[in-house]
Amino acid sequence: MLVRRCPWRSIQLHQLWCPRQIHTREANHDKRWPGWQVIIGIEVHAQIKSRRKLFSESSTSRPGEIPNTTVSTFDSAFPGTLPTLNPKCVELAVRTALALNSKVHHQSAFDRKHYFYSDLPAGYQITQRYSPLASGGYLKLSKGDVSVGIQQIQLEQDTAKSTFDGLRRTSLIDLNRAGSGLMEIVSEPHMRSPEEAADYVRTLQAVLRCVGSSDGNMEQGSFRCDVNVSINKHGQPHGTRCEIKNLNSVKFMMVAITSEVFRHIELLESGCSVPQDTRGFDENKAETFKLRSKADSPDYRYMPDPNIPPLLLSEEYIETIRKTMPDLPDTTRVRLRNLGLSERDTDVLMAVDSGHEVGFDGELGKGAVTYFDSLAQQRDPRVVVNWMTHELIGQLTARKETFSDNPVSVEQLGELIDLVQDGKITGTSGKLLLKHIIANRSSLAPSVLARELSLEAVSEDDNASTRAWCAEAIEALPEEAEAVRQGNPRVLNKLVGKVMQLSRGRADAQNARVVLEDVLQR
Ligand SMILES: Nc1ncnc2c1ncn2[C@@H]1O[C@H](COP(=O)(O)OP(=O)(O)OP(=O)(O)O)[C@@H](O)[C@H]1O
Ligand SMILES: [Mg+2]
Ligand SMILES: [Mg+2]
Repeated sequence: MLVRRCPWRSIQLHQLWCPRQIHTREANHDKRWPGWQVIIGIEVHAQIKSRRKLFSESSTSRPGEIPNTTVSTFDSAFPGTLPTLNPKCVELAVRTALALNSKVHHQSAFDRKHYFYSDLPAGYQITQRYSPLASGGYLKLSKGDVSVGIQQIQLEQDTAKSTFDGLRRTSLIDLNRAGSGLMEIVSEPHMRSPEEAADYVRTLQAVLRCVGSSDGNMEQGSFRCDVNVSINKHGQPHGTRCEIKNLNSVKFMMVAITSEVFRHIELLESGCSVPQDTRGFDENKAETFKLRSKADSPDYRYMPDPNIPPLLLSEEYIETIRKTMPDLPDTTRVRLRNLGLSERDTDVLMAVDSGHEVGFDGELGKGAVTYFDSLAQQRDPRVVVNWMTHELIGQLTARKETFSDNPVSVEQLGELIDLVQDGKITGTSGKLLLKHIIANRSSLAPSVLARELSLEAVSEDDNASTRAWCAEAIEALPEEAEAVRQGNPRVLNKLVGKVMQLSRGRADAQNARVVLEDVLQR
């Protein structure tokens, strides 16, 4: 299959490769629009998480960076400057392609796409529309048995940012983003509902984060979606697509698709046809609006970039990257379930993992799953996940912190779990200790801290302390003590709680219960 034939290229640059027929679902009938089939294809522009830009030595900028401070002469289109391709961007795009089961081409090439806008200093964007880095492939969605085909994955430059200052009636240009590396990931029109489109975006985000190629953050603009929507009657050919540009959240994307479907239905049912538009989305009105029609679409005057040679990737290079690929979310999920983790715990761990900050240039291994794996190597996985999801993540969430902020090292939590498991501190003391480490950003070993904070458990044979706390508890709660004496055992829990409070968690609850029963039933 020739991916795209470019008018100016006489030779066929793509390998002949036919993806298997992926989309084999039965036509599904959606109650929201009976009789109609909805077709959705998504173009994703994902910022490549590299320290440097695509064709220059300049650093990529971070959110909040002072405008126009991370700009090379090349990225500001200074005459006479030349591009040098950043190999890290290539590597991360290849990782992405392999994760999406795409065919990475041994030869790809760069084109210039011309248009004039203030955020494009050179007057053209360097892209790979006609001879992309990879083509074909698929992404298996998390729900149902659906795979969405991938058309192609291409490298391209990001633009600068322009903002309009209404008060001064001036446009402000920030070139920090100009020339950063993007991957355009173009899907086949295989999605059939707003929910499937959302699933595709979320699954793709998780895959990009997992292989370390992008933050995949829609709100911050490192993952931008153009969504193509068309409708047709079941069994009829596909309708005319409209493209909705620059959607910046999954929720808004679903609303935009839904409103677009109803707009098409209204047009077709009133006997009109759907014109092929490029549209924007008004979040307040929850509807799309026309930006331009197909007829007005610019002639991009594509031409090969004369300053960049074809990108040649050997089979060995591709294989080397394949060997360093991490497990993808699908595989990880199965592995975690096989370790005996519940579906809920697996979901929590993976959600937290996919939300962690991606390192630059493909640095891997800082997420919740890697953290869990290091701990579970020598411990019961279910005990570890319990401490991670209920205590560590729970306490971080209560402090409005994310897993990326986690100050507790693997060694610290490991020792803490061992101390509790070995009965050296009680579970309650363990939780207190964890709270202390998080709040004070302490790097001390839990055993040292337990001593410093007098949290070491009172051993079973050190019954004197427990007996003293029990006596104190009975004195503090005379009515409850009397109730137990009268044969109401349920009230005993309250007394045990009091002992735990008085001992600041150091007493062993089981031991305290035995002592209390003994004292009260005498
Ligand atoms: N009938 C259709 N209904 C919905 N989506 C469609 C339909 N036909 C094609 N698509 C989708 O439209 C998208 C086309 O993207 P592509 O990048 O190839 O071209 P483009 O939108 O014309 O160009 P540009 O990159 O300049 O926006 C693909 O995701 C494809 O799956
Ligand atoms: Mg496109
Ligand atoms: Mg498009």
